[in-house]
Amino acid sequence: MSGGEQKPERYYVGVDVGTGSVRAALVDQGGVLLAFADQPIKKWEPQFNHHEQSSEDIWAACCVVTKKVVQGIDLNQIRGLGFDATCSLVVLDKQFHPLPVNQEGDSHRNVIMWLDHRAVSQVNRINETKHSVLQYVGGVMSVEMQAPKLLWLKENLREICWDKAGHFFDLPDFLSWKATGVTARSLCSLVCKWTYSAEKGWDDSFWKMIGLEDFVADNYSKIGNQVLPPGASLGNGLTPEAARDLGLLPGIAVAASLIDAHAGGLGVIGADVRGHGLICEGQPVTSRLAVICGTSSCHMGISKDPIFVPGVWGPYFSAMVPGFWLNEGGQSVTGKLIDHMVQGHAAFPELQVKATARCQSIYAYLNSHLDLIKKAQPVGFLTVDLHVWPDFHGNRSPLADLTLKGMVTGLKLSQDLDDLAILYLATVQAIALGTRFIIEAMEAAGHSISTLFLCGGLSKNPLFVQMHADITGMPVGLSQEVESVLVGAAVLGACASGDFASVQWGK
Ligand SMILES: Nc1ncnc2c1ncn2[C@@H]1O[C@H](COP(=O)(O)OP(=O)(O)O)[C@@H](O)[C@H]1O
Ligand SMILES: O=C(CO)[C@H](O)[C@H](O)COP(=O)(O)O
Repeated sequence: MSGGEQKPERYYVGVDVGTGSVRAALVDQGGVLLAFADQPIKKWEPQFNHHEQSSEDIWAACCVVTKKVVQGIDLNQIRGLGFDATCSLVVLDKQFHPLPVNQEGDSHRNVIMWLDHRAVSQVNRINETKHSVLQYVGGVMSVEMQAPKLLWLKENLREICWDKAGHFFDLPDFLSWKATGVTARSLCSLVCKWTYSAEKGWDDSFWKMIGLEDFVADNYSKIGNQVLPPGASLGNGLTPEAARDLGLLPGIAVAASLIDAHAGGLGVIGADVRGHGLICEGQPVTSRLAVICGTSSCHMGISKDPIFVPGVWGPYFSAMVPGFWLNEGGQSVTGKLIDHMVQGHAAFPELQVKATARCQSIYAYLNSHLDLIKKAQPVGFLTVDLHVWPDFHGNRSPLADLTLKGMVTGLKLSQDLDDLAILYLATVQAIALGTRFIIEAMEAAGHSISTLFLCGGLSKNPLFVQMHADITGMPVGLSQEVESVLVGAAVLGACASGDFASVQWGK
């Protein structure tokens, strides 16, 4: 840095834990991403619909990526650290050691992943109670939320897990605890996935009614009785042990975390759109819908007053943008569905060979192949006879029906690369139609949406983005910074450091 009067640059680290990988970024005070690293994480599927991970493996991956992004930086200039993650359930005993979430008793696998659907019977019973907390999750609780998973553990792993458990964390809260030793939970996780109310706290009658009265009896110490807004500074910051693990200095500010979709939403929904001719320019931020699309997709819309949308979660107050109500629609698998359709096709090995030969990703290759075979017609004409119903992992929104299955109509005997490319296109179109279906439900309930903002892994796929624009009839904004979710995580660190007064950048 030149010039004696200039203040040294301040940096923030954001860590984002998705279903498939962990990413970290170094971000400067202007919100510009300066370094990025990613690392895959392990996944186990011991039975159909049982998906597990290891909190130790996830933490080790967080350490690898954080060390990479701060390489060559004066660590004294790093002011804050923020985490976001998918809402997997982490189980630890009273001494904070991992406990098994599986019949095999493998305590290394102590995380029930977000997309796990083991707790079907439990969620059906929870929904039959018609308890008033269900109003705030679109009327129907999802099998992916925490209450059914906790009940499953109590009913199925009483001795090896439930009776020994001391702490049940949402993954974002596990990460902030691991960094600081503070067990306070983020309001974002508890409100959106655990039935906590920002105004009224826990509802004893709900937990008693569903058979988890244990939490009431010990004043919710296992699931969180200290709750902080996202971005709040935790304890004394990074502990010496965590600092060593992450390659940072002890004591730097660590923020109460956010769910991944909410970090992405925060990263894009307030984008400065001046000069791009977008319809939302000069309009209230409530006319924007942030769509965070990775392994699954989340549709985040905000409003000044609470809006109840059947089959769409929320309204949640201040869970993403302070002072606004949030509704969250979602599709249970999207990126994973595209991967599943493409990788399961007979022509997949041929696709891999051809894409590698051209040094392209399989999706870049498929997109250019579709361009080739569509000839002079719009690409959509390729699928007039082939249709996909995308609910292979149930329908999260707006039907809120986990029993739904996927369908493909119009299959032929051919199994060549053209056939694979067209099936891929039909899958992308089906997902985009699912987004339209969610938007229609939100608008019918009172939202007024004019523009979509996409982020997450799938937003790097131009076909996916184009199909969303064509099928919804709305312009799609992409942030200049591709890794918007990570910017959202770094914003938390910036807020916790005290350099910014709010998670709304610039304030
Ligand atoms: N460059 C790309 N082109 C097309 N698809 C991509 C690209 N990058 C990631 N994806 C897709 O995005 C999905 C993963 O997104 P990501 O945001 O990394 O997920 P998660 O947060 O769940 O780990 C995968 O299904 C992958 O195929
Ligand atoms: O509940 C969520 C957001 O509210 C999940 O964390 C999100 O849907 C998972 O994202 P991904 O599967 O892409 O990692």
